[in-house]
Amino acid sequence: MSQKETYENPDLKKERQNCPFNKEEITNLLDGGKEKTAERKQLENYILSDEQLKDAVPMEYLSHADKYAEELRKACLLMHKLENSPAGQVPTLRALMGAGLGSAVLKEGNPLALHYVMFIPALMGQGTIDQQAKWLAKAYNLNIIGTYAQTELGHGTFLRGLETTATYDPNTQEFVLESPSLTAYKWWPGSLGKTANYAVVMAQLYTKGKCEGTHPFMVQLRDEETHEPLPGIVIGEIGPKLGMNTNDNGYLGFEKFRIPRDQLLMKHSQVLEDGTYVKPTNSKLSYATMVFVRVVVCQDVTTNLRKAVTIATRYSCVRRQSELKPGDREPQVMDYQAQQNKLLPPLAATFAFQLASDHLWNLYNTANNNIEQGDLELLPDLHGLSCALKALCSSEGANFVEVCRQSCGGHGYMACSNFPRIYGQVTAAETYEGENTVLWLQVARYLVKTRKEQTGGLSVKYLIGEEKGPKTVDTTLEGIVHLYRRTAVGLVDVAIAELEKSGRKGEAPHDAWNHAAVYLIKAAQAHARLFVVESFVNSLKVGNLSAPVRTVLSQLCELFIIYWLLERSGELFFVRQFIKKRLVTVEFQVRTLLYVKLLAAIRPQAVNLVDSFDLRDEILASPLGCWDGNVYQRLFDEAAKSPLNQSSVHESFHKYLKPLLKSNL
Ligand SMILES: CCCCCCCCCCCCCC(=O)SCCNC(=O)CCNC(=O)[C@H](O)C(C)(C)COP(=O)(O)OP(=O)(O)OC[C@H]1O[C@@H](n2cnc3c(N)ncnc32)[C@H](O)[C@@H]1OP(=O)(O)O
Ligand SMILES: Cc1cc2nc3c(=O)[nH]c(=O)nc-3n(C[C@H](O)[C@H](O)[C@H](O)COP(=O)(O)OP(=O)(O)OC[C@H]3O[C@@H](n4cnc5c(N)ncnc54)[C@H](O)[C@@H]3O)c2cc1C
Repeated sequence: MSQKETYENPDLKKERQNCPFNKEEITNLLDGGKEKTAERKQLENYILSDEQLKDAVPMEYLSHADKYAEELRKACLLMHKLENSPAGQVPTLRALMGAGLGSAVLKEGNPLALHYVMFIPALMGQGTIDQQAKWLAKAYNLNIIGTYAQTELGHGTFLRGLETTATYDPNTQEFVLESPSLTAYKWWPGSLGKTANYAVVMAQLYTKGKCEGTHPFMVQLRDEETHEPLPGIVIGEIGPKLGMNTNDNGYLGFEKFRIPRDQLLMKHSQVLEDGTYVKPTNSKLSYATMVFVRVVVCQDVTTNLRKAVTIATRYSCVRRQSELKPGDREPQVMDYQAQQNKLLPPLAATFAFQLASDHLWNLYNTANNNIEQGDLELLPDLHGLSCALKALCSSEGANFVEVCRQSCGGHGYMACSNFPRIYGQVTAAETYEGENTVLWLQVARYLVKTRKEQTGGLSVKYLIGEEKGPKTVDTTLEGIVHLYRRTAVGLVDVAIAELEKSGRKGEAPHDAWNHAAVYLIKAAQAHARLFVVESFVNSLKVGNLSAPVRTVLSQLCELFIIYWLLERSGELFFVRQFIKKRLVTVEFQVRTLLYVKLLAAIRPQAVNLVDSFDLRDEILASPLGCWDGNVYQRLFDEAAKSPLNQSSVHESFHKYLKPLLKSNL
């Protein structure tokens, strides 16, 4: 029997009555089409009906080592199932790696994730045709399992500071890998601790006595039969973390470990047999794997946010608490405007982030195809936009997930609510693949350069030439977007003015840059927000949407862009012309009124909107967010699984508490 034919909480049932739009239309929109929805559902049935992929006990009750073993068991079973997947191998793999279907089975992190998310992409992006022919089939067939080993104990951000060396020995035509200090040890790579037997290792390349910078090397770490680390390789796991505990992040040291010359991944730069170094066309091409992951992380964070919003919204319609009208029945907490103010902006954000991530994905594909043909023109824009959206989606996403947790009160603090895991994953994305502050500064560098040199890619065109658009702010969506644009331009100008001021005081450019960091970061963030709101507004102009769906998405769009405007209003005060024209105060009074009206307009559709995400209960993995709303019974069922409830008196009572109670007599 399907979950929809059993119990349904009466409040949720009411919420679902008279939905003015077709939920399936939104589902199809988010999936990328009707066929994709059908494919996803078929895949979910195929994977989630397998009893062997279900947890015997919740992961929280297992030891660190048992958690890893259990997730690895399921990850391997999934790989077996992949061969017969009805949806085909590539879509299945994509679904299994991310926060959607994959997380329903592998709740604490997939020990094979890095193999697919970074190792294979690194081979494809950095290896020559011959190297791909040698390694790719092995990697796809899981004859070898790899990871991406870049970060070291001493350096993660500053890649030019990496200490691991790969020194070319022309006599043997080998590279000698060496970790010259403790801080040179690789530290953090996922799957490195226990799972992987190969890695793409980033190391400083030395040849003919000269350092040529960091380069990627294909390195075997463990014996393919025994899985023992090879002589000269030191490996371990780094221990428990805030989240993602079965990704077995590891450490790795090299003691004069030799690899053949042709294991330098040579698509972009080469070392010839005699040690001659051949430069790449652009030194940053060796960073390409990170760019790819930044792009997919935006999508992944959005999926996680959808889960958090679904759990919190359904729970808030089941939960009744306090008094709204004296003497009346306790209301659904969703009826408090304060609760709507917490939950409707993240609900809107899920659409905003998805649409922006879709644009970024398209840019990635175009840029990548061009790079394959030797045309690097789109690279700076791709780097700028992928840094901007990765930083924005992960930082805003983590804040929104925390708000969703808070909106569920005490029950949101239960491990079984699934908020701790979701938060652990989203907050990790603030740090990995480039710490967000560092990425904001990369974006700012691109913005300042564009504004000063008056040339740049499509995403920064608004910084080139005179400001276009109305000089006053009107109350249409276009008018608000224009306000965002003027803020973004204004903040870049403020940052440039700050840099020039320091320059006039005689500061060196690097000092001036450091002293303008606050302004630079604000400018980068305003740029990223502009991109997201423009994507949202423009996406609604095109496409084949029915009138009811267009109405509700337009309301969400408007709510979201006003929400951000009000949240970040302080930034407008940096832009002098806004204050002069008194735009700020008048505009905000009007906007606040509209924002509150939109909360009330969207409130009745909140459950229908999260229903249209079509996230199965197994994916939500939370008694608070289940489709049927049977929250309290499910919480009790979860508590019954606690090992502390398997006996009425725990043995530790007799060991410790009883003697203590006696001694007090
Ligand atoms: C499918 C589902 C998926 C789910 C995912 C979940 C799985 C989770 C898996 C978790 C996995 C987690 C895995 C992990 O975490 S893997 C480790 C990730 N590590 C990082 O991301 C390190 C971050 N650091 C850097 O990227 C660099 O060091 C930065 C960028 C900070 C500076 O670098 P550097 O000091 O060398 O540079 P520079 O300052 O001399 O020069 C700057 C110039 O270079 C240009 N530039 C810089 N970078 C790029 C670039 N990339 N493409 C194109 N251009 C680039 C830039 O525009 C500027 O140009 P110009 O202004 O001079 O013209
Ligand atoms: C869950 C997880 C998984 C990971 N997986 C992998 C993996 O598979 N492979 C891999 O190689 N690595 C991996 N990493 C490492 C990750 O990429 C790095 O931790 C990340 O790039 C940040 O580098 P860091 O730790 O050196 O931070 P630091 O750079 O030391 O950051 C510390 C502080 O210094 C600030 N800071 C640093 N530089 C600057 C600057 N120039 N200007 C202003 N502020 C600055 C930062 O903003 C931050 O506040 C993973 C990390 C995590 C958390």
